[in-house]
Amino acid sequence: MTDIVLVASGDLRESANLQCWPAQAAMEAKLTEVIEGLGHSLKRAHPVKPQGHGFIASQREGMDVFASIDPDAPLIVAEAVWQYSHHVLPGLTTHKGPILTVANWSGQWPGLVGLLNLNGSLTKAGVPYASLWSVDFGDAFFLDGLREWLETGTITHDASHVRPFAGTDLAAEDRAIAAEIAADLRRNKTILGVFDEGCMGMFNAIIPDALLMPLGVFKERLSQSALYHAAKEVPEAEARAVYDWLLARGITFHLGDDPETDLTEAQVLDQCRMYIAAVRMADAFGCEAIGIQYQQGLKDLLPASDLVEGMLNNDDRPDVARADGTVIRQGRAIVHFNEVDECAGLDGVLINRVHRALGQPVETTLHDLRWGEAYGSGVEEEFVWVFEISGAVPPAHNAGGWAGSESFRQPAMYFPAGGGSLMGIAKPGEIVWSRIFVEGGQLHMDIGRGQAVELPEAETLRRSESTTPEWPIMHGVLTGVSRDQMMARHKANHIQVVYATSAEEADKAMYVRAALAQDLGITVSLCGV
Ligand SMILES: C[C@H](O)[C@@H](O)[C@@H](O)C(=O)CO
Repeated sequence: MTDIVLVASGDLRESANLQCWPAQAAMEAKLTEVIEGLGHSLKRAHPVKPQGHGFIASQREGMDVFASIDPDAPLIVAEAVWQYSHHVLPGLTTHKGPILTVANWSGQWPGLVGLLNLNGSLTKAGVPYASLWSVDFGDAFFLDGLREWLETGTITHDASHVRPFAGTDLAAEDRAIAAEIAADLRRNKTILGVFDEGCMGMFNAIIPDALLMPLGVFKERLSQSALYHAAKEVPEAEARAVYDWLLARGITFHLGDDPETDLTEAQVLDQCRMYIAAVRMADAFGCEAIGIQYQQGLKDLLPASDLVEGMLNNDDRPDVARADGTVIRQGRAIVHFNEVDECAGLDGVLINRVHRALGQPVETTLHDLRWGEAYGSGVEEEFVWVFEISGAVPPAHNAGGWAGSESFRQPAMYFPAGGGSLMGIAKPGEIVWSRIFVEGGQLHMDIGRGQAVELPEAETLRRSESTTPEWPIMHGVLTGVSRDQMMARHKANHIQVVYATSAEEADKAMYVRAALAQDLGITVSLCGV
């Protein structure tokens, strides 16, 4: 019999920890039952607190919990919710026993997203770990993996879908496009504007400056306080002009009267102010892309920045003028990397430049790998992911564009000051997906192909309601990558997606970006293609 220690990392927001605790408790009960059924024991290293949840809710608390854990014990980090990796990362960096990260395969809360963030953070930190996920912890995949972990301290997952990018799949003219962009970046250099580095404990999302410098990419460290001040300075008339533009494009705002629970016009106007301020700051500091941290710091001062982020990433967006009346980057998206995920920011810049050069749509976004299920039957069955970021996508991704987009109040447990999302159902089409990540002190890129598919309305609704209905959804099918291959390989909670106008154009855009990344010194892997 093996005595296994369990820890559970949670949100920093008490409201989320309280609301999500029942799902975590149910998962832990099931996991304990299964492990005991195999003749082992699973014991929590920290108690359920009197206020009604059993999550580690800060970095300091996590350090104290780990100080009391036998460093050689086998340890499971169990996650049914969105969690802040830095709560447990310090303890895990010095833990000597085998580490297993586990999540329940459920869309209810972003537990799978939390697991993937922790895995990406452990990978960047160079901490060995194994990982598993399961609907009910009784399936062969989970049990076989668990037995392997108990016997060897590791789990070998199938990575046969991954191959190094050899750089030979490109026509000379496409290689030249990549080379030209790489040379321009190195010569002229570019800036990622980072509004408060480090969002929600996402250690994996921070790229050390020294890794960016050889690419010609530098960070401008900006403050959300400055953004708050600049937003508050924007006169109501300017905010209203943006709001009117949005209404004229046909987006539906689901407004109500109670700011505690409803989206109000005042919240939307503040978001319009923030949009204007963000564009002006990007311009003033010469940032090619910006990322707003937003979940902590800003959430208590202003409505969520989601609507702003979706607008920024769209070529068709409201004009913003400088003091001299000239319009800033008119009709061109300003790449925004949600949650200041710098890996997504770097990728967003590469996407924007490659797709602009190829005459392909530039609108790009990250999504959470939130959940997914097989859809269809017999030979028609395929695994369809729920890609769902926590608030906004560029409206060009939504079926119906601006007119097919809706804005709902962000859930109160995460966003006390409200703010509208930029929600929609992703239009069907060919996509390139990718992820830049840090491993072994180096930059890596995984890149592959897929489709955003259309599902019947009832199935879309079921998926939306099984997750967070206020947030935008893409029904994602990944070419040549199974669910478990993706989960085992992916080193982040986020996946970057961009459309192309045909399968051929998407293939070409994928290869040009792979070549660009390789030219810049990033190790590129083709996944499933
Ligand atoms: C609102 C939540 O904290 C979400 O932001 C979270 O689940 C994520 O999106 C993580 O990428």
